[in-house]
Amino acid sequence: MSKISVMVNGLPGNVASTLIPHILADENFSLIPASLTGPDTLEEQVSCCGVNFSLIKPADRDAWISDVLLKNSGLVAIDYTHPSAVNANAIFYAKHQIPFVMGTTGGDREALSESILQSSTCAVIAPNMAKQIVGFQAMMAHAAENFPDLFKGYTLRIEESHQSGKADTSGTAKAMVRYFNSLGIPFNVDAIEMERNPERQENVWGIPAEHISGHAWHTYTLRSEDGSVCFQFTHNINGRDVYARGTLDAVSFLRQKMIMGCKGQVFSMIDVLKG
Ligand SMILES: NC(=O)C1=CN([C@@H]2O[C@H](COP(=O)(O)OP(=O)(O)OC[C@H]3O[C@@H](n4cnc5c(N)ncnc54)[C@H](OP(=O)(O)O)[C@@H]3O)[C@@H](O)[C@H]2O)C=CC1
Ligand SMILES: O=C(O)C1=N[C@H](C(=O)O)C[C@H](O)C1
Repeated sequence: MSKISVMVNGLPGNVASTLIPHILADENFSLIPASLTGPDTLEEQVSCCGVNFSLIKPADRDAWISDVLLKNSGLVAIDYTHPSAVNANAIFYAKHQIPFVMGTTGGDREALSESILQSSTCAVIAPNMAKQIVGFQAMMAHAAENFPDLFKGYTLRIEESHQSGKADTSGTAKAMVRYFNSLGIPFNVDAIEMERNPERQENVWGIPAEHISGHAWHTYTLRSEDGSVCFQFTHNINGRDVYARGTLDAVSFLRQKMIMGCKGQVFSMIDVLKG
């Protein structure tokens, strides 16, 4: 099968940069040496793993993309940009019929799905591409569907810690809230406790110093009314490499769906894992 052309958007950001060596090392993909970037990015180019990437600002991208699409049929976009860019980027991909993997969190998630449903393209949208976490989400989805109100009367505490530059509350934690709600616990995403203080992350949480600038630690604690029962679910990720494999699986999944003629469909990472 021919290689899948991939465009990684969000360079020179952290996750986009982490993905580059994984894509270059995988013979199933060919990488476009350009990336959609933010309006305030000063550089016009960035070098990553020996490749020079042109950085394309929002104002220039409509004029730029037609030539890319002519030369790269079957192009799939990967988006790890900024919560403020999610909806405009989705509209851009939909307008140019580019299937995309949306790893970026935040924005208006309903409008995000809507922009695909009304388009001729498809997307995989998920706040977490780490396949083992997606598997855990699938277990939670199963419990939520089959055992409604299993934890009725329990209290829930959700704590998450990420690097201080993270712009929003964890999208993964927000997605988990829905499952806990179905399991009988009224909980609002506003009650998620965020840690962004590097000093506390190292000294109170015990996050290794080398990962203070890139980590995702989550703990969900459930306690029964009388305090006699406690459940705790924890997933702690250091660095960002774990997101690469899931992202590339999502790209391959999406390419297959497009070859099969799918249009206007939104897939989750649980779909990718099952596929
Ligand atoms: N789904 C998943 O598994 C995961 C999701 N994420 C999510 O991915 C996103 C990116 O995270 P991270 O790499 O750490 O963030 P960074 O802030 O390091 O990088 C974001 C990059 O996007 C650029 N950008 C800003 N606006 C636009 C735009 N309109 N179009 C294109 N690029 C733009 C920024 O440029 P500038 O700095 O100039 O503004 C920056 O280079 C976050 O939402 C995060 O939560 C992270 C890890 C895993
Ligand atoms: O910004 C991050 O780093 C991460 N963002 C995602 C989220 O908001 O849940 C996934 C993971 O937690 C890392």
